[in-house]
Amino acid sequence: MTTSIQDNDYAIEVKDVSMVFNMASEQLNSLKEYFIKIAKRELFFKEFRALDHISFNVPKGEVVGLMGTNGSGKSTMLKIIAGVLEPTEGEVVVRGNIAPLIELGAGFDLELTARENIYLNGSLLGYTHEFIDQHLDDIIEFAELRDFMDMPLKNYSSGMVARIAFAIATVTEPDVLIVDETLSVGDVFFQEKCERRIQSFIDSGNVTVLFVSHSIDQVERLCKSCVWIEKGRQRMVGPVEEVCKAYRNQFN
Ligand SMILES: Nc1ncnc2c1ncn2[C@@H]1O[C@H](COP(=O)(O)OP(=O)(O)OP(=O)(O)O)[C@@H](O)[C@H]1O
Repeated sequence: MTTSIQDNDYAIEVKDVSMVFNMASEQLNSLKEYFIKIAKRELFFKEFRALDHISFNVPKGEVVGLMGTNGSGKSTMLKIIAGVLEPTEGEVVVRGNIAPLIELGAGFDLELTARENIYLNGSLLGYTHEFIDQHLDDIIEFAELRDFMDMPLKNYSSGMVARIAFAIATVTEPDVLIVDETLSVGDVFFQEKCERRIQSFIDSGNVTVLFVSHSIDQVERLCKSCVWIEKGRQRMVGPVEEVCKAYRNQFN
């Protein structure tokens, strides 16, 4: 019997996505200089193709690693999937609610306290005030920052911000969890704690996880399949063992 996969069995569909950034072709020292050049029509841009015709699908409940050397376009891809960036060409479909852990602190106001930020960031993730009231203790406990709740976030270390961000985004099971390397700023104990929570989502079979890691071991440990992007081009999509083997071989 042949089992066929329906389009809506995919939590994420990336269809022929390209991303072109316009970069000023010369170095400018101030915003004033920038506007003068624009007014005089002396500012020229060169195009930079950060992603070039990328296509892959992630079935619901699957855990997929995104790999590639520095500057390959992984974060750009995640931002497009999270809806933070609009692709230049192509289309992305995401089914379900999405918890994007990508740009640390993007949904935070550094002048506000951690407690206030939990409400602010929570509302961006679609949680009601009442829901956060009910789960505030879980969030604080997971982040292990009870004594720092009334301190402005600007006095937090990047690892402390990561703890709060992860605790909020994962207080309830999202349909799709997107994790960039934000967790790498956390200490090893917190990283292990996050990995255990991600693993529990994976075990539930309900959460689709897409994550970027430079650790091939971590990708092999957690993922079922893998997408390898190199300098904006799709190099390989397939079972994790095959892709990681090929990825390792490029360094030999
Ligand atoms: N807003 C932007 N404007 C111009 N160029 C950008 C912008 N964002 C990213 N880029 C460029 O796109 C390329 C891909 O960047 P991206 O951050 O997606 O790579 P990455 O694979 O996540 O890298 P790393 O592993 O180092 O985190 C880089 O060359 C980067 O300079």
